[in-house]
Amino acid sequence: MSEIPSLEQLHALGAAQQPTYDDPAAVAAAVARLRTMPPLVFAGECDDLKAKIAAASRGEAFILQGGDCAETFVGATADNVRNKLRVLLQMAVVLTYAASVPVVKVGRLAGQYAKPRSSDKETRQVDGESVTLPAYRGDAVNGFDFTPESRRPDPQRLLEVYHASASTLNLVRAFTTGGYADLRQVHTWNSEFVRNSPVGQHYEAMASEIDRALTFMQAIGAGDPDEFHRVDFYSSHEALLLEYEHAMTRIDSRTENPYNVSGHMVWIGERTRQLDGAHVEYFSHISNPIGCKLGPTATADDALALAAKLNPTNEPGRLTFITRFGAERIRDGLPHLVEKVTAEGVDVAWVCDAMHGNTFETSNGYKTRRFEDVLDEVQGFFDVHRALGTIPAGILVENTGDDVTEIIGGGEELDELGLAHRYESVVDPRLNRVQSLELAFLVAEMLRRA
Ligand SMILES: O=C[C@H](O)[C@H](O)COP(=O)(O)O
Ligand SMILES: C=C(OP(=O)(O)O)C(=O)O
Repeated sequence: MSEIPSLEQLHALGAAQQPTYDDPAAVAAAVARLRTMPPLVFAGECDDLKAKIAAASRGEAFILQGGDCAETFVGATADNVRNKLRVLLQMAVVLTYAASVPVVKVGRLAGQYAKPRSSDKETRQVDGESVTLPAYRGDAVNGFDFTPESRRPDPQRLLEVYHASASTLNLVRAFTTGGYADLRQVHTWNSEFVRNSPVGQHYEAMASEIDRALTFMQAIGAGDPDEFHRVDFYSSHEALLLEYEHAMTRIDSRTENPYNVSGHMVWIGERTRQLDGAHVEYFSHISNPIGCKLGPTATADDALALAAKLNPTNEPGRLTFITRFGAERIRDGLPHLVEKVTAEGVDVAWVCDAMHGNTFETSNGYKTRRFEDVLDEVQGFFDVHRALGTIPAGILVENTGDDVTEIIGGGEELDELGLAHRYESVVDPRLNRVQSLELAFLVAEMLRRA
């Protein structure tokens, strides 16, 4: 890795989706403060994740990346973090047990505070008048409330991102190593889960089988390995705001290489993957495992050029292509991409983001997705890889541990009117707890067949 370019050099390349701050001195002060903060993750942990992603790209593991579309500062509470972690652990257990494959658990969490938007402005009718303000770009940038004060990009928020991420990660580390993630807890995670939900009962039956298997292993003296009592859980976010990400980049004392120490894995979004743009340049200099979104407009040549720039040494586990075509387009669009990238010998993990190509707005004004489309895109992803003899390495979902009503369909048969009941996402809709588990059981089935 060569020396990391300065922030000025990166901005000179043209950085999409950045806030327009009105106080450069305050931005400089926030960046300077961030540069003095301790790392949130260690480079060695990032390398461990890279090795696990490499295993997934060989079909020896499966990546489950999930969490909020956009974290919020008020949402960084113990209950929220526990609920998010719990649903991901439950999904991981379902995938591991039903498909007999190790699951690499990566949260969209502890840093997922900045959002790219389709439009820089938002217009609403306020007291009969049309009011236009800067779009909400995530708590890292501005507030969700529709007032001029709240929507003003505030660089102080970058420091809040650091602190909210630190406390979230601290709690996640406590939960995952301190007993909460013990396999003996599989029932407890389900305890207050809707008992009359078929997926809750399905999970309960599986949890009992796991319990029996653990008891059997103990009875025959097959040991009680550490892996039964703790889990490896990694953080990830879209590294969108150059000021924050650059300030959180440090030289690893072991290797002298730069790492982004604000999350284990960071990804480049669909709107910022320009080959000659600031984000791709920045990412080409850090040593973390990285993701790059590829939407329906991405060509095979785009993918090859990105891989050459982002992973010139073809290091296994370094680069994950996260495809987000949408259910309607995946079966037509993905094969050519995978075929050409594979034919060129490019080492990449293919992950299916089954969310971002399936968003639409309902007649009553809610941004939503259909559970059936999400499922269909994952099925299409598995079908394409099976046909090509390549490896489906994982899925990315936007989900929450709470019983929100943001995505229509699924076993609960949530309809458009039902969305109003508990719609809490500040940007894109998330699978609720029941839908997340349903998806896990269905994907486990696909994985088992694959
Ligand atoms: O999460 C992804 C994007 O930030 C989001 O889909 C953009 O939403 P918008 O089209 O409402 O701006
Ligand atoms: C913004 C996101 O996705 P995309 O870049 O694929 O639109 C996201 O995953 O939060």
